Amino acid sequence: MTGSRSSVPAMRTPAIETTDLTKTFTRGKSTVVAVDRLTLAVEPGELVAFLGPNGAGKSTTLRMLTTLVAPTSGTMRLLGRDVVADPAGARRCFGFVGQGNGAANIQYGRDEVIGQALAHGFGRREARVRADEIIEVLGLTEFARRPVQTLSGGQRRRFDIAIGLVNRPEVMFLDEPSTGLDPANRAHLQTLITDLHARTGSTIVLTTHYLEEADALSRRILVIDHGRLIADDTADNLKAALGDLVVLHFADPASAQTAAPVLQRRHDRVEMLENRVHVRTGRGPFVALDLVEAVRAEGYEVGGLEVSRPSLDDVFLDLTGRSLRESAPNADPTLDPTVEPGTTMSEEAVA
Ligand SMILES: Nc1ncnc2c1ncn2[C@@H]1O[C@H](COP(=O)(O)OP(=O)(O)OP(=O)(O)O)[C@@H](O)[C@H]1O
Repeated sequence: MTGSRSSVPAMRTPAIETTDLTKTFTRGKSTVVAVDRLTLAVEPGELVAFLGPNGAGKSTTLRMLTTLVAPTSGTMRLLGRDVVADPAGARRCFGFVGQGNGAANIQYGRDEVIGQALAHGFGRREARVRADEIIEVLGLTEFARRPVQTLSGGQRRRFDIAIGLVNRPEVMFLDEPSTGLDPANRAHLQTLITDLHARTGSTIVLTTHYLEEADALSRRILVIDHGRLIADDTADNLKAALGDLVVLHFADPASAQTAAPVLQRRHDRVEMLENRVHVRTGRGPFVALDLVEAVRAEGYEVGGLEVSRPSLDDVFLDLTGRSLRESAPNADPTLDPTVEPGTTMSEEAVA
């Protein structure tokens, strides 16, 4: 045999890599663990969503990755650069669109975007080219010569994104890009983000607590709760792992109770609720018919049958015991009435 090609595949440097990344905020004697030993890798070109309720630690993770907050412990790398040891190098790799509204004043939208490009160090001509390009990608050309304060919330949010991404970063961080938008604007923004990803091939990480958004946008979802990564997969795989829900209705709870063992002999995940028996299983629509036949063969009458595919909320409920929809408003420990208002917690950016 000739040639010197190695059979070992070339290793790609991940776009984002964290190991045991942790952030705690302290206030007097109390401590909030905002991010808890987060270990993850995002490959170049991936579009990933961090999904979790309010206070889960999504923004803090992004703020560490973008050098705004120093980690308490753990390591993180952007395109191979150590974010703590080389923050200036890391900053050259990414664009960040935070939750706050950057574009909100009397300047024209285009001028704001050009101003940001100049701040990145590009010359005037290059700044204008880049500004016009991202303005076009985000469907803002017709609004570019209007004062930002005269634009709608959705248009302003798109200008925020243009400002954050005018440096054509390899890695884009979007912190809750569609929060505060109405459903139509949210859907529009999702389409624009998908287009942006297809056109640039950049790595995009966004945070959201909208289940539908995570489902629609990302190939991969990292579910975060209480600062911890509790699941990491595609939406389809997360749902498939949970399985469909088959519900058999019986005349009364006693009938359900006596029929349940027939189902338990066939499936592990069987639960009784009043006059219904719930079965979690793959291939729900097919299995449902077998289950009805099996129950009938043993002399029980089935009064009704429902089959539903799992949602991401069902996945979250299964993982945490709470619904993401219901847990969102109360999940933030700083909303705890025992925490005094106006108390500052320690926070320190990377130098
Ligand atoms: N500067 C800070 N000082 C003290 N506590 C903080 C600070 N920033 C975040 N926290 C706390 O850390 C936890 C995680 O907050 P974080 O903002 O990262 O959550 P999140 O998942 O982004 O929530 P949301 O969806 O509401 O933005 C929360 O309990 C929050 O109150």
